[in-house]
Amino acid sequence: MDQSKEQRILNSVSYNAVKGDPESVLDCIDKYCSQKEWAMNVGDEKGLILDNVVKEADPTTALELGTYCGYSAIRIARLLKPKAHLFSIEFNPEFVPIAKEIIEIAGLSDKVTILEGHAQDIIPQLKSKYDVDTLDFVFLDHWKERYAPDTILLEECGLLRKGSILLADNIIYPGAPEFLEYIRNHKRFECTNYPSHLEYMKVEDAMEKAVYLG
Ligand SMILES: Nc1ncnc2c1ncn2CCCCCNC(=O)c1cc(-c2ccc(F)cc2)cc(O)c1O
Ligand SMILES: [Mg+2]
Repeated sequence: MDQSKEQRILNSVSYNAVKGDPESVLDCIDKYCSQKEWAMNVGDEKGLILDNVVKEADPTTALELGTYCGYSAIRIARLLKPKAHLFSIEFNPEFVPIAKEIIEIAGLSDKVTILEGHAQDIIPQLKSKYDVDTLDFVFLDHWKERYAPDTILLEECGLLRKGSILLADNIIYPGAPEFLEYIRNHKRFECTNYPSHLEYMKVEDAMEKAVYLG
């Protein structure tokens, strides 16, 4: 059976990246996806915005919605302090083993737990099953129409605390209009917009940061 694009990305990382070096894994994926096959990684330009917000949050516990091949999980995990941890939720069973392998090659398996399933099913289990208290940082990069309901779910499950930072990808393209409407009109969030471009393209995109005011 033909290999999937995601398997070809893993092959490229496995062949070209330096084992245990997250930067070389990121560079390899960015090179492959800008020169060979486009893929929906957050990419190098929006990745820098992600880096800066993760540094600002300096999270002990972080959550990512939408793992895909693990590119943004590596961007986040490589910046985490000792003992800090990233939970990443992915529902597509084909992507989970590929992301695990790519994160292993980056040497970050100890800092990342990939949870397979829909965000709306796993978020309510984070406290009881995964011993999470509250989340310091959340990266939203899954189905765009799930950004708003899953943000509401995070709040309802008591997973947000005063100062929790959310960062959402694809605010312009593919777009997350319901999320934008919700988060900007909700008084308990302080929002900042970061204009950028769609990964590996000249198409406009943006990220939105929302700080939970408690
Ligand atoms: N745990 C969970 N719960 C619910 N859904 C879950 C999930 N885990 C995964 N999914 C399902 C997410 C599917 C991928 C989401 N991301 C996207 O759909 C996405 C698409 C583009 C794009 C841009 C231009 C184009 F021409 C085409 C596509 C770019 C991006 O940066 C994107 O993040
Ligand atoms: Mg995205």
